Amino acid sequence: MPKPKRLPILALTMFFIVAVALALIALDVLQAWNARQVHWQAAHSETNNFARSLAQHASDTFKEADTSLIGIVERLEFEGATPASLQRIQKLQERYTNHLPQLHELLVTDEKGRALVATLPGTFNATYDDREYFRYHQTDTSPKPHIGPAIRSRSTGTWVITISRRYNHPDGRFAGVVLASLKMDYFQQFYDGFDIDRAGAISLTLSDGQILVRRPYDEAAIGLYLGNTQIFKDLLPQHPKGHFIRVSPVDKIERMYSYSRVDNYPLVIFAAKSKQAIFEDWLINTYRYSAITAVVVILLCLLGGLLYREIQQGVKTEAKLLNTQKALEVANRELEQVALYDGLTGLANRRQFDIQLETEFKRALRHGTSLSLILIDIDHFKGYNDSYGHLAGDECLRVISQVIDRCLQRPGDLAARYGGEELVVLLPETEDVDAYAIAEMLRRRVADLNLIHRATPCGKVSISAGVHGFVPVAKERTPQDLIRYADQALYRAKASGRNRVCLFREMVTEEIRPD
Ligand SMILES: Nc1nc2c(ncn2[C@@H]2O[C@H](COP(=O)(O)OP(=O)(O)OP(=O)(O)O)[C@@H](O)[C@H]2O)c(=O)[nH]1
Repeated sequence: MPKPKRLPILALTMFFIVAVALALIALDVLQAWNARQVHWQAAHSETNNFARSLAQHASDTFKEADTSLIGIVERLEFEGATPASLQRIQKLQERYTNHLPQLHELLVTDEKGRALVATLPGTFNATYDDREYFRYHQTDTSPKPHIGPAIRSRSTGTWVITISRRYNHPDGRFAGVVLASLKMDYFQQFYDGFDIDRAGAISLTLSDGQILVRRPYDEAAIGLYLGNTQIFKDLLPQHPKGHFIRVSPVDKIERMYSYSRVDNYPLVIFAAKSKQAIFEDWLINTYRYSAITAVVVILLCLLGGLLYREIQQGVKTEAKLLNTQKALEVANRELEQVALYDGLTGLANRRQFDIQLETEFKRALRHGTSLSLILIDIDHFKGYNDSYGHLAGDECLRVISQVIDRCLQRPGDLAARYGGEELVVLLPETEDVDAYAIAEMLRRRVADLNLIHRATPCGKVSISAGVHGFVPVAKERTPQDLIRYADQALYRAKASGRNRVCLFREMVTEEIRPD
């Protein structure tokens, strides 16, 4: 019986479980990676939008203040700094400061830096010739506005950002400065109102890299110079808008920055989200999904392990069953041997012979063929036992049986132990004369063994045989007729002196004389 092919099933089961587990893990990793990309993109466009709208806000805020400066410069250059003109400008400035919430102060100085018009009380006639913006306009003849670094207001002590313009005498000489100072608080509050993450940052800097305003507020960061960083040296000169990731030199937090130059003014705005905040949600979701995947994979492995053990158990059980089946087959064969074969001679036993006789008789009846039988008896066997012992008698019986069995050529022929020292040979499809010839051959073969037998006249073991055969005719002949007439022929052979074969034919027994 072929061995059952269970091993590939076990290997396939293992392969399937491992493949499904790996696929689940791979899907989880892929999903996590995609989600990370989505978070990254979302953060990028969010900071980008922040930077754009903040740049617009900065541009509008400075433009409003600058527009008022343009008007004042126009008046001063057209009318000159006459008392009447300065009075009108004073009124105009007060209207501006009331109207524009970002304005801290509007100021006009003469060419010495003395305040001619000021909106804050106590600043009139104060001197501003030491201020950066005054010195800038003293030397720079450009009519463009100038935005200076963040400074503390002399009158209020608060942080302000200045935007200033130079105005000239009719001959083009420097006549003084018109200045608007913007409240840093205004920007600070605006930036604080943005819904950016806790560690997010917004900075408004000058184009040269000096910080003007920063969220989160840190006084130490005001005026910090970043002009020597790669962003200001390489990135900004080439790209007015963009993004980058870097660790902040101010608070050492890693962020994703989007930046944008402010239209018309030498300003740059930066909006940033911290990397930690960008990936906070993603990390939480990834941990959740990974935990679920881990549970599923563990369950799968457990179930797979159980399935594997079940199959393994099945294989073992099947192997046991196979062994049991084999043992049963062996036992059955032994039983069959015991049931159908004679233990001493190894020939078919009487039971098998009876079955076979019945079968062959019916077959001969059906086909109209002849069936013959030889009944054999060892001569003077009692004497042999008496002379040489029963064991030697057994051995003699075994040897003669083997000789007879070997002489039979055709598959249907059957040699059996009929009982005691009597043997029988059944020969299907064999005429009685042919059976006779076979019996005679058997007799000769036994004689040729030359087994010593002192108690016989010829001095060696011999056999006598009775033969009978016929073509069975329904209801006229029975299987027992074959035995009966063969026995009669045997009786005749014994009676005639043994060591011979007699054929029983048509009620006449023919006798063949021995050599
Ligand atoms: N050793 C041995 N002897 C057996 C066996 N079966 C029968 N015998 C003996 O065979 C002998 C048969 O003897 P008898 O039937 O008296 O006849 P015989 O001595 O053979 O003499 P004839 O048949 O007349 O030639 C008996 O002594 C049986 O005990 C057997 O299986 N083994």
